[in-house]
Amino acid sequence: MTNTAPPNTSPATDTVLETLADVLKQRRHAAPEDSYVASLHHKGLNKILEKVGEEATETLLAAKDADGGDETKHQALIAETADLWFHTLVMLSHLGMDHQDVLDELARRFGVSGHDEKAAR
Ligand SMILES: N=c1c2ncn([C@@H]3O[C@H](COP(=O)(O)OP(=O)(O)OP(=O)(O)O)[C@@H](O)[C@H]3O)c2ncn1[C@@H]1O[C@H](COP(=O)(O)O)[C@@H](O)[C@H]1O
Repeated sequence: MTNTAPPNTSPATDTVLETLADVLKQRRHAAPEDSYVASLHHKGLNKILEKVGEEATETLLAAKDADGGDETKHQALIAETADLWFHTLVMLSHLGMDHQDVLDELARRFGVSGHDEKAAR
């Protein structure tokens, strides 16, 4: 039987995305009342996109607040950014993709200046 529970201890930071992707995938088949991620999958893409939009706005506001702010404001920005990343990962998972697709794209872009890429369009 597959263990669908998330690990009891935090995974090492270099394996967080991979471990989280596995949990998000497993949650597609979990009961919505038992799991926040399952409840998002159950409510569907529009609800997930609504959460991504909300978290993006909260991240922008926290970034404005963190500009010139203290450690507390910086921690608040980190927390909002984590919420945003998390919900975009749920979005990708809902559509059958994951963080690796994004990492592959970022890796592909290495060494290509944003200005050069834009000029070549
Ligand atoms: N990383 C996260 C994570 N980050 C944020 N959140 C949740 O995201 C939600 C969104 O925050 P909000 O302040 O917008 O919450 P809200 O106002 O209650 O949400 P709405 O009513 O507006 O939908 C909160 O309920 C947070 O707990 C997360 N929920 C889960 N995870 C990971 O996903 C795993 C599986 O979670 P479950 O599916 O709940 O078991 C967990 O073990 C974690 O590793």
